[in-house]
Amino acid sequence: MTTAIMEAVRLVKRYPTGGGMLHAVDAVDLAIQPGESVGLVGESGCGKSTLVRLLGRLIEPTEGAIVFEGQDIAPLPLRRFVHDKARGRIQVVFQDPTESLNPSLTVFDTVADPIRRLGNPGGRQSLAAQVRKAIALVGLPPEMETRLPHQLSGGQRARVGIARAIALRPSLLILDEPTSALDVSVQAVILRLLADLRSELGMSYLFVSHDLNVVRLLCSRIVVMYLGKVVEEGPTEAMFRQPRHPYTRALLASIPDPARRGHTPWRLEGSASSPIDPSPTVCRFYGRCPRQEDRCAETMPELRAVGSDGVHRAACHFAEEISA
Ligand SMILES: Nc1ncnc2c1ncn2[C@@H]1O[C@H](COP(=O)(O)OP(=O)(O)OP(=O)(O)O)[C@@H](O)[C@H]1O
Repeated sequence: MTTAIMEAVRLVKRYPTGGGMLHAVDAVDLAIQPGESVGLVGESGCGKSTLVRLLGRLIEPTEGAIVFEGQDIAPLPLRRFVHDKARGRIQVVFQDPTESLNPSLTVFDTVADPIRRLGNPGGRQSLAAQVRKAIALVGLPPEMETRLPHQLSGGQRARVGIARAIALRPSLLILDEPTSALDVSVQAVILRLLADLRSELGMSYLFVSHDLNVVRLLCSRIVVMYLGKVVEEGPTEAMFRQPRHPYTRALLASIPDPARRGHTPWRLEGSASSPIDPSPTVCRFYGRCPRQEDRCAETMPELRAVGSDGVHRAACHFAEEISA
C-alpha cells in the first residue's frame, strides 16, 4: 500500500441555516493515491463542490484533517495557505471556463498568474518558459498567448483553465465538472487531453461529475456521495457491474444503457505513450450524419470507438446518436 497523496479524515463542513446547521460534508474519509484518478459522483447538492473546496483549501473545514503529501493542511488559516508550498501542488479546475477566467487577462497572464502569486520562485525567464510549456501541453498554438478570453472558443478557454492549473506542476489536480459547460464533441477532446496529461505529468486526479459515463472514461475508482456522506466507493468497473448502495444503483439505472439501446460501447483510445495515427479518417457514419462531411473536424483522429468486436473506428459523439 502506497502512502496516499491526499487523505481526508472525518472531514466536516457545516453551514448555518435559518434555524440550525446544514451538514454539507459529513465526516468524509477519502484517500487518493499517487497517480490515481478518482471520480466523485452524486446528485446535485450532495456536497461534491464543498468537498472539492475543502480539499483545495478554498474554504475552512469545520472539523477533520486534510493530509496532503504528509502534512495536515486543515489547520492552516486560508491567508497562510495561499503562500504555502502545498498551494501550488494542489490545483482546482472549475466548471465554467468563461466564469473562472479574468476577462482582462491575456492567455499568457492567466497562466502566469498562479506562479506570480507564489512569488515567481524561478525568476522571469523561468516564468515565461513555464507558461509557454503549459500552453503547449494543452495544445494551444503560441500565437494565442496574447488573446483575451472573449477572443477564444469554449474549448480553447477550457484549455487555458487547464494550462493555468498545470503550470505549477501540481501533484493533485481537482477537476470540478470541467467539461459540463462544453458541447459534447468539445467535451470529448478535453477529456482526451486530460487523460494524456495525467499519464504525461504523473498527476493524481479527483474528477467531479454528474455524468457516470465521463467518470468511467477517466477514473479507475469511483466515490459516491449522498447527503454529505460517502456511501460507496470502489474500482470503477466493479461498481458498474455490482453497485452495492441503493443510491448508486439508482444512479446507474438513470444512465442510458448502451447495450440496451444497441449502441457501440464507446471508449476513448490512445494515450501520450501510444500515439495514434494523426491523419484524418473517414467517418463510417458519413452520409447519415447531419454534418454531411466525410472528413469533418469532429471525426477526430484521437477519438476512436472500439466496438465489442474489437474494431477501432473513427468516431465522434454524433455517431453515437446516429447509431442508436
Ligand atoms: N456557502 C454556503 N452557505 C450555505 N450553504 C451552502 C453553501 N455552499 C453550499 N451550501 C449548501 O451545501 C450543500 C452542498 O452543496 P454543494 O455545492 O457542495 O453540492 P454539489 O453536490 O456540488 O451540487 P452541484 O452538483 O449542484 O454543484 C447544498 O445544500 C448547498 O445549498
